[in-house]
Amino acid sequence: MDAENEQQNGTPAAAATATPDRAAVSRRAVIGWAGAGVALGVAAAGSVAAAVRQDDDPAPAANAVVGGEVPFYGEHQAGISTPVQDRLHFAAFDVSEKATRDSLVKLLKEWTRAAAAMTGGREVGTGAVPASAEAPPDDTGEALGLPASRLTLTIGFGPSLFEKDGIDRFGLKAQRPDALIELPTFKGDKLDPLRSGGDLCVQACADDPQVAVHAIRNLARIGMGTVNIRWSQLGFGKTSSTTPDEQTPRNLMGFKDGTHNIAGTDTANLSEHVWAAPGDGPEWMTGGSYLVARRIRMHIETWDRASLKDQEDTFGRTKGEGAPYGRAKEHDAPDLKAMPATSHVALAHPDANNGLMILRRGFSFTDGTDGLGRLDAGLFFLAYQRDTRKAFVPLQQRLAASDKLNEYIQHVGSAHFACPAGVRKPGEWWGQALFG
Ligand SMILES: C=CC1=C(C)c2cc3[nH]c(cc4nc(cc5[nH]c(cc1n2)c(C)c5CCC(=O)O)C(CCC(=O)O)=C4C)c(C)c3C=C
Ligand SMILES: [Fe+2]
Repeated sequence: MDAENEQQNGTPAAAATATPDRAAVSRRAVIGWAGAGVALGVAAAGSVAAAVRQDDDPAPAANAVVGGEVPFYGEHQAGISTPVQDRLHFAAFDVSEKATRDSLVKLLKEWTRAAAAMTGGREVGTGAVPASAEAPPDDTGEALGLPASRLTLTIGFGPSLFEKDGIDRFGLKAQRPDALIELPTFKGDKLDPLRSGGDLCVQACADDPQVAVHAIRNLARIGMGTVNIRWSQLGFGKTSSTTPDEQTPRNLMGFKDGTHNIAGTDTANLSEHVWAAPGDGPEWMTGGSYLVARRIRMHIETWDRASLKDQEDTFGRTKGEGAPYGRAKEHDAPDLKAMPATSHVALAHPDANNGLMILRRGFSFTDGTDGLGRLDAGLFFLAYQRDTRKAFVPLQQRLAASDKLNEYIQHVGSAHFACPAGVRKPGEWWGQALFG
């Protein structure tokens, strides 16, 4: 388990557990105690609240992954190289006009405490059922009784946090990484501004959708008056995997997706392609990563009328096995010359891009139907990289120009965030190196 803890966030387990646990109460324990409280009367209920109150900024549990807890503290933020969970709730926030640098720092501190609690399967602040009934509870309550469900919360800072309309709102302009560019418009983009951009983002991944939604909802609640949700995206069915030993998931086009991705255990490729290194940019980003989010709509009805051959030609892989053309098994090395030159894999493979790699972590989405009875469905593409200018941008330029997949998809939302290094220990907070 220690090795697994180390793998998650890059922090040796011994360091991550050095601080003694301060009797944090799990949501499941609280349910049990609350039940007892009903039987024992008001005094018992008060003691439940008191126990929950000690949950402020708790230390990580010793066997963090047991019980579905992914360590919150570490060298890198969880939710990047972490094995991909089943569900996503992603939110982009804008900082309100009245907010100041101080109010933003206060919020980031509160968010960090809440994130540490929720990823540990504990309630926010004084909990969902506090001793006093006079004020709204700190925790909205819909995750009571649910385990941590491998919840990870990953924060990112958008270009507009550093400068918006030429104004340096929070004194951060000099700290903006050169790599945190405004993404260019790519051929075929049809971006909706209401599904694009954002000053901040939080990616919540969990195996239970209620846990992921609860996490974003509680962060938004804490942020009231300082930040507003600009847009958000629910995702299901991971479309990429960072665990190649497990069965590769399928996307909504029915193809295995994530076969050739950077594994969470592949420290060499993570260092080379995912984590920002000293000298790459401002010091506060060392150990962090740049996140590109793209809402990509699939023209599902058109795809479903395409022949199997056309579908397989689109990716250069077989639909059943997921094998590259000219090979037998999914994980066989691709022969790019055996695939149509405009197939997705022929264009995206590192051998065709000077070795370029990104860590893909996307999810499927289905948001009902459009006014014409077509499914509003697709891929919420998430990719982490060491420098977006050298990774997503040239790759997407190439794909946008000639990918056969473009017959069936359209990019309709876009955002770019700098995700800082991990919070290393209790008491530290998201963005401390940037604001501190
Ligand atoms: C700019 C980067 C990429 C975008 C945008 C993108 C969109 C996209 N991809 C699929 C489905 C598949 N992608 C696959 C592989 C693959 N895709 C990218 C990059 C982008 N994809 C890369 C770098 C790779 C790996 C190529 C390689 O190294 O061989 C595959 C094949 C299986 C796999 O290896 O994962 C599928 C399937 C969709 C549906 C989509 C937009 C909706
Ligand atoms: Fe792809």
